[in-house]
Amino acid sequence: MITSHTKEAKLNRSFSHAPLLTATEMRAAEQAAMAGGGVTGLDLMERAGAGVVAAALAEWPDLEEGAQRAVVLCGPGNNGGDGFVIARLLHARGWRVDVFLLGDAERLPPDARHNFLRWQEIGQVDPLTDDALDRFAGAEGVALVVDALFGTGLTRPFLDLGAVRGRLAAWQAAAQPRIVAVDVPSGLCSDSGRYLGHDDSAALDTAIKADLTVSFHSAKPGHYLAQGPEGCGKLVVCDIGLDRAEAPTWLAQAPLAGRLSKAGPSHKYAHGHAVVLSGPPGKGGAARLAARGALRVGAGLVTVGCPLRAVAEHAGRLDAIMVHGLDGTAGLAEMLEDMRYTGLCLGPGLGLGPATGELVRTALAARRGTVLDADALSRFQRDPAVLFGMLHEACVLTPHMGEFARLFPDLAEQLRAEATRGPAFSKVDACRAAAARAGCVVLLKGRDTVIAAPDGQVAIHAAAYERAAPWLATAGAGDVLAGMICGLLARGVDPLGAAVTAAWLHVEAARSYGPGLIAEDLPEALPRVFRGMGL
Ligand SMILES: NC(=O)C1=CN([C@@H]2O[C@H](COP(=O)(O)OP(=O)(O)OC[C@H]3O[C@@H](n4cnc5c(N)ncnc54)[C@H](O)[C@@H]3O)[C@@H](O)[C@H]2O)[C@@H](O)CC1
Ligand SMILES: Nc1ncnc2c1ncn2[C@@H]1O[C@H](COP(=O)(O)OP(=O)(O)O)[C@@H](O)[C@H]1O
Ligand SMILES: [K+]
Repeated sequence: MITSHTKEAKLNRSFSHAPLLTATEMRAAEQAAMAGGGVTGLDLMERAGAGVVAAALAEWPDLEEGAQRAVVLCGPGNNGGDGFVIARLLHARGWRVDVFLLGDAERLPPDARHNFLRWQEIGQVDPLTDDALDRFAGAEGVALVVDALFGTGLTRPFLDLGAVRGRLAAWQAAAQPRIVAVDVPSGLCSDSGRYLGHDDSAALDTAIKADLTVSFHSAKPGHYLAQGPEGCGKLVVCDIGLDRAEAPTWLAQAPLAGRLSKAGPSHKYAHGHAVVLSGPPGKGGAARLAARGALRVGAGLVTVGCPLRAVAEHAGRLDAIMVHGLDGTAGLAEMLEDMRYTGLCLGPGLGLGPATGELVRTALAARRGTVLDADALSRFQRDPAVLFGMLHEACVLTPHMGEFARLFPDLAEQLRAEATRGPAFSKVDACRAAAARAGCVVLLKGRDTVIAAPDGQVAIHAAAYERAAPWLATAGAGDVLAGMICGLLARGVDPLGAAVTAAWLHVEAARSYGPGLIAEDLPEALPRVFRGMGL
């Protein structure tokens, strides 16, 4: 019996989400719409181009003033086709527009070629050569550069990117044109957020970095993963009239308040009892942080379970949180005979010794909603299969990248390897494979936190764009997150919902506190977050 699933069932499955489409899924959505007969590829390209122009003018209202000058860089595929539409629409507004093409006009796909020919009735198209770029680098009065070189069709490294980017950088310094990227900044893989052929750590030194990126129909995973947010600058998604997409990957958004409410006649046990296990004396801070997270997220009761010799330390530091001295695994097994304990958290500060492995075994045998973090994961580095054999579907693993590499070394290696082909292996691919292997929810931490369920559902929770929270990179923040997930599991939220909800609340708490945040502040910021949600 999985008790965490039986309580507060009303909380389950109530988070909102927006689908994120891979290049293949986007192509399928487009094909389906065209097969339905209601729309043609040319219609979609026209809407896409119009969407970019509208978004750029909305972003920079000063561009509405008088005739401006733009440079449009078009690539060899349909992304380039969007570029020709944009050039035509800007020209129609009275702008002076210079258009460059990378590649052979004869080989443009049909819709792009159609728009190339329409543009040729208006103005010329120069090949995108170094010379041509040099003529424009530093050109006075260019207000807007449109990057329509590559979109979702990028299949191999865009090696000339450095040259284009270098000139754009010089140009930006001289004339400060705004760069608007069509769909994605060229060179960025829309599935993974990685710049193909560029060292992940330094990609942005050599890649096109937009001020604004305008995508179509739905955002793509690469807008949120890895280098995506820096590359895109700001993200706007414009509707091009396709039916609402469904996809197995989605962007985590605000949880619905109802799932977190304590409204209605209830008592503390109706909200579950979370247990956080602690390591030896002097190592209990991480467990106390997790426990505080579990309590503030609304678990009815929270207990720190600790070695007998650590009871005095915890008792001196805790009030609302109870302390339970445990005599090893036997003590834990005896404690968990009481079915009122509905959520468990093991890992923060637990230690890497054999006792941790035994505690994990005992905890998992009790089949409660269980978060395994930090040492409870690293302990199984030598033989992850032993851990996978014990996990059950009410578990959530919360590794950071280092811990992930200990349990899933092959997947971490694939992620570390240079991305040379598009679509590139992504953090979503890695986390989805990990969840399938573990048979439970895996939350892979980072600014681009990815949460995967064994059935293939994946949520990306990105602390990026307007939700950036760089102050979360602070010691102990992960311990609080593990505790918050445990608290939600204890309350009866399903594992995927608990992980997604906690990830969102965690970043929201950091944002509401702001600069100077330390881990202790995170649980204390939750009441303000809840109040803001109308709870
Ligand atoms: N799928 C859709 O529903 C829509 C797509 N649209 C646009 O179409 C784009 C996708 O078009 P495509 O699939 O034609 O792909 P792209 O225009 O992104 O590029 C594909 C072309 O570039 C070549 N290529 C890939 N990597 C290269 C490299 N490193 N160096 C040189 N050549 C390279 C490919 O062989 C292919 O010819 C989207 O990003 C979007 O801008 C829009 O028109 C709106 C609708
Ligand atoms: N730049 C960042 N922006 C937003 N969140 C971040 C950033 N860096 C780290 N985080 C988050 O901070 C937490 C750090 O957790 P972890 O690495 O386990 O550290 P610790 O073990 O010290 O608690 C994770 O939830 C992670 O997603
Ligand atoms: K582009």
